[in-house]
Amino acid sequence: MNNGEGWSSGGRRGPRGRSNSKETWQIVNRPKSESPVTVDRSLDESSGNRSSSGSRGRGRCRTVQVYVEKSSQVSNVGKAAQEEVKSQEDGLGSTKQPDEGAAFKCSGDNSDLLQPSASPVSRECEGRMSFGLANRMEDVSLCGQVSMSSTSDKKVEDRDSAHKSGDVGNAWNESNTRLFDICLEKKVFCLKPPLKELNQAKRRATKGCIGIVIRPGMVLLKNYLSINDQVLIVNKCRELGLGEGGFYQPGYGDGALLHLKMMCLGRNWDPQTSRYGDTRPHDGSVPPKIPFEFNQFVQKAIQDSQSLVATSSKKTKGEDEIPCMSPDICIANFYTSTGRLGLHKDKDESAKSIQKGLPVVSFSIGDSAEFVYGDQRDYDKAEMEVLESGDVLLFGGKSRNIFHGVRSILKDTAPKVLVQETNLRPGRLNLTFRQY
Ligand SMILES: O=C(O)CCC(=O)C(=O)O
Ligand SMILES: [Fe+2]
Repeated sequence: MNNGEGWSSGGRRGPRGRSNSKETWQIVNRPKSESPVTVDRSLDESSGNRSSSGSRGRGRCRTVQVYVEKSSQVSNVGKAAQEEVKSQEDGLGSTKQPDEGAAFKCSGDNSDLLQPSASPVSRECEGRMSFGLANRMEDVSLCGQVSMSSTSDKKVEDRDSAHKSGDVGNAWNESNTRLFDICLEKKVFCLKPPLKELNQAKRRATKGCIGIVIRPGMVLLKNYLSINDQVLIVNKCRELGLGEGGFYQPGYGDGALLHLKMMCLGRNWDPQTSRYGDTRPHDGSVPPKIPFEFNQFVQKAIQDSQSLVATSSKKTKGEDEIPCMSPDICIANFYTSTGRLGLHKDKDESAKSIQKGLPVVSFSIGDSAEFVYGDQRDYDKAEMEVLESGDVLLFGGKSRNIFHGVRSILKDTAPKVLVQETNLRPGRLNLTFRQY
């Protein structure tokens, strides 16, 4: 997480409501893509099949404003490894410059390693931007893992990868209530990391944080959660997920299964009735409380999004587009590599909450996901963003009622160091925070 000292416009206008911010951000228009993103129609809930549209995360024709954060995330673990990565980055032609006063920091305190972007950037060149910070690396010495999932996990996996149809074998029943471990047991043996993995880690490390106003009320904070924060979130979710009210295989009222595992924090959301409640009907369990740290992350993300929006528009206050929100619900989803979620609206929160446009705040951790969204429940018209580990997406205000879903999980895209630290199983952990 950054420290949120404000976003600024790189000259257009100063940040709102923050006395110590400096104008170190760049606003650029996101370049338009010629070819619209189309979501394959074969991605219907009953087929379980998908073919790639070939257009990944670069969006339909639209202009959004992109802000590049000069600072980035830092790990607490493996300082020596950070040094190693830093020197590797330098070798790659890093444009590292002295810190000019951090406008915004992700987690950690290595602001001396941070630097602003030298020129406007486009999303297409994100991967090439160099911020001179080994932000996402905690340890580059990767280890090989022999993962062993338990027999019970395997059974759940099999059901999950089945079609969402009315098949008796795939219908939701009491046996779907078995708790699901989002992490794997493992045996670790050390290997020299393959060059490809080191390069992947380096690319992630040099990306920095980028804030994008996708549309009014919808903000994407790329690379926002540090590896440390991600490790904390995974560990907490694992612990809670194996206890009362933990991860289970949810199903709809018609018996069909969702293609994910779920755990609710704060309040239970019941897919059978589409209602929130204090207990989980199938086992009477009380949902665990939302960990304090999670709420802090959410508050920071909202503040930073509001600052971002305020600097991007002369007309709007950040709070008008992204209202403040105190989450009392968190829905944690775990998608295995075959997981997905059809286009839907989040509409079961209170009428007041929705009316006010209180944002849904979504954390992505682990493998990347193809996230689709639009104003209609129409895959052909939907736009798409690839959500990567550490990204935070907010949709509130005018975007509170968008249709959205997860088209696919992109295999083997989780940061290696995250997997190494947590044994997170292949797949993606997503947390969505809401206020009832
Ligand atoms: O996994 C995601 O990114 C979206 C999850 C979601 O839309 C939900 O839980 O309602
Ligand atoms: Fe949703």
